[in-house]
Amino acid sequence: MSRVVAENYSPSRDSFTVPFYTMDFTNNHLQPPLSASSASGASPTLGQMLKRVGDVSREATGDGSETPVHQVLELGSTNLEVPRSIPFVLSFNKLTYSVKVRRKFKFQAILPSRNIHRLGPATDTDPVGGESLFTTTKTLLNDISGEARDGEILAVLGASGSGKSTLIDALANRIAKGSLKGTKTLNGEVLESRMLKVISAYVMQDDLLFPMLTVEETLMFAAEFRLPRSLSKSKKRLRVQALIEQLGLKNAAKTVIGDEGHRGVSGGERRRVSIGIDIIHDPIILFLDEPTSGLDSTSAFMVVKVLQRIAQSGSIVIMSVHQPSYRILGLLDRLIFLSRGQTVYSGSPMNLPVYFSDFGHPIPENENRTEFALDLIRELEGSPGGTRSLVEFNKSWQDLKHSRNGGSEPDRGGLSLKEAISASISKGKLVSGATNNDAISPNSMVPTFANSVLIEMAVLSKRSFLNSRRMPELFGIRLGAVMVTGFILATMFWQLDNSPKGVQERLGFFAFAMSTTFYTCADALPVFLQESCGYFGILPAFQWVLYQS
Ligand SMILES: Nc1ncnc2c1ncn2[C@@H]1O[C@H](COP(=O)(O)OP(=O)(O)OP(=O)(O)O)[C@@H](O)[C@H]1O
Repeated sequence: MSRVVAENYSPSRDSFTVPFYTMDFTNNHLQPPLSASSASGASPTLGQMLKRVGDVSREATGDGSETPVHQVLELGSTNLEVPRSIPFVLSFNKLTYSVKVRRKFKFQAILPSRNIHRLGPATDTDPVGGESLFTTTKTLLNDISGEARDGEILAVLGASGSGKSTLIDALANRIAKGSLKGTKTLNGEVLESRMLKVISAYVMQDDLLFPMLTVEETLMFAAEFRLPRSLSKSKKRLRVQALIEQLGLKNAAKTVIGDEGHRGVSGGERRRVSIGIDIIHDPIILFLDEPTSGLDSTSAFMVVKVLQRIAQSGSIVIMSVHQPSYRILGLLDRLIFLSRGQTVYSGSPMNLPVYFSDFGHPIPENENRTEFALDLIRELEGSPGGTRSLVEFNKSWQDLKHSRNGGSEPDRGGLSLKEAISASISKGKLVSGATNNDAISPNSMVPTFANSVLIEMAVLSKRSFLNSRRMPELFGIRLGAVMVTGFILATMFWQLDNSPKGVQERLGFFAFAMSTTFYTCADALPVFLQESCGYFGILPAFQWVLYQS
């Protein structure tokens, strides 16, 4: 373990222990190139900074290998001051997302007295700008603004259909380009989709895991898939161990994931493994769509506790949640309540009582605040005026809050976005970005993929075969299906002559059909390729060419 002693800095303030990777940020390493670029007046690109981080990391180890593990380092006197926590502020302003939906048509009586009917739109509204007689515009998100910071969890709440997932998707850039209006910035700089892709991760609602792999194996495959090849296996293993610790999965590390037919980890542990797969590279921003859905309250609490830990390691965590328990509410830092795509509350959980009290609906003592809020929102939604009054009240409340704060910008420690990301990488974030210099395209600002497609396919195939090997019954069923399919495909152009050439060709086709189809069972190719290669593409073409010759 190396310790770089620095001048002018007290260890208590400026030294930090990081969970996985760390590097030295002293004059000797990072400062000269940065000052050189600042001297020339041009700020370095993120790609350059990432590369420098990688270079310095290798220097630090002295053996050309990647970043040292578990070092305690102290910061030297440098122009680029790195605060203990690197501040990241994700702001979104006036996000609006609309989709065109088909109008419903039904027979309407236009002259009931004479019983004359015509086919017309189910609603009486006339088409407005951009709409046609057949389509109407549905606004899924309407003017949503907010802020999320590193170290904190921002939770999006609301009834089913209120737009929670849509907002998470909008923030995570998972909505078709051009259809989302409004701005998203990270540390005041517009967040480009390429950049967001690299620094963020998205955890879906469903857990798609291989049932016969253990927790440790699952995470190890994720490490092999998402972390660069240049990172040694032992360091990947260390990363997995650190993650298992962080996810609270130590006791379940050697347990298989399991499914209906095989006993495995609990639902909560399963969800934490899913999260682990997506955060293996330690992203700066983590999006989660209902990570607690389907879990009992204790498991849900443990999942959110893990998310709090992830946030505290310097990430921004943004998640949707249906109805958090009192204990979970205590772990959340910011809330956005949605109703039909509009914000009806935005602020800290602590302010909920005073907010609803000012609105004229004080929360009774000993009542779950979120339950009360959601019930009230539901009630208002059913009333003639809807939630308009609450939406308006929220707007004036936000304005008041803003004017009280003097509209001050958050303190970002004087770091630009690139500097903040670079410094964050040096503290162990974005493992793949920090260590895979090959992945940094000189023309781009951000790295692309950690590994080549071939490596990715090799890892996926290995994982699939390991899983199949442990499920012999499933393997047998698949093999039987493959043999039948292979036989049918191979005899598509059956010739009745039994010449040696004919038999040889048929055997060849049979083998080819089997191997191709079997490969489709390996789940190593995207579904489209599996189908087209296995059944509709290569095989008939190959057969046709051979029979023509
Ligand atoms: N592409 C689309 N076209 C039309 N309507 C859509 C589309 N996508 C979503 N919606 C509608 O937008 C609304 C919000 O959907 P969303 O999935 O964000 O809700 P939610 O709050 O996450 O609900 P849940 O808690 O049930 O997951 C729903 O009424 C949904 O039917």
